[in-house]
Amino acid sequence: MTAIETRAPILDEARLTRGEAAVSVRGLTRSFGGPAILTDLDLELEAGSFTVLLGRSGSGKSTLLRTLAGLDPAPAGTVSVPKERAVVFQEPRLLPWKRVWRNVALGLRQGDTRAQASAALAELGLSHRLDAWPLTLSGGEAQRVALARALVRRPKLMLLDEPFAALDALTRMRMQALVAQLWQQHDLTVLLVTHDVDEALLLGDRAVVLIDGQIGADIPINLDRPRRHGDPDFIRLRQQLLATLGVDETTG
Ligand SMILES: Nc1ncnc2c1ncn2[C@@H]1O[C@H](COP(=O)(O)OP(=O)(O)OP(=O)(O)O)[C@@H](O)[C@H]1O
Repeated sequence: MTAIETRAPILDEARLTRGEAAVSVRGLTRSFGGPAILTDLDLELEAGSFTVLLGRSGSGKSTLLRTLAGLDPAPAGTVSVPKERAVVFQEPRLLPWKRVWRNVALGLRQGDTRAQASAALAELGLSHRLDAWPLTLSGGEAQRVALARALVRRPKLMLLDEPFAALDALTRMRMQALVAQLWQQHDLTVLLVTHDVDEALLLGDRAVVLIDGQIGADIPINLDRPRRHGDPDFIRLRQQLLATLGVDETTG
């Protein structure tokens, strides 16, 4: 196979059920002129799962996520993803000349788009900001608007590229809880790119680590929810993940 097929065969026809593959990547290779960033990579994500994607800076996490989003077609491999997918980036990427609800409603075609945007914003605790201008929002509020804009499309697959990285610690914790809640309530399949091992262990049920262009480690996170930092199993997995990433805790 030389050309990428971003296709959604069986996946679009029926509601995904747990256990089915929501995402299937086979033989994905991507380079930007130089050596390949992703090399013959295979990955499946189970419907309803929450996978965290880790790896050193430059290992290709965003490249993989952008490929799944359909934003960066790769020259080799096949990628099956549901058509109903949404992406949230580190920056909220709101249009400053449109009010909050219009940003959320972007791309909606049918029905009462203000009502749909309003319902999504209410879920994110932002009913009072419906008519606000993006520039008047705090960083956390803006990122919640970005989440509402993703949610309003009723995605099956939610792709999150370090969505909390620019937020302060307290806001980040609130956002993590919010995303965990959305994942459970909407039966989403989530792929979250993060540098933060604690965030990975708080949210994911599987950690996938990119090393040398491939899945270098695939670690199940079998911890009860809600997760606790002090839990011995949490600490053990933390050490395992850090070691996989080549981080020596004693030197930071
Ligand atoms: N559009 C592009 N053009 C050229 N090179 C690119 C492009 N996008 C990514 N790269 C290169 O591909 C490699 C992987 O980038 P990518 O952003 O996927 O890594 P990452 O693991 O997400 O990194 P980080 O953790 O620092 O965000 C990097 O060396 C980057 O410079």
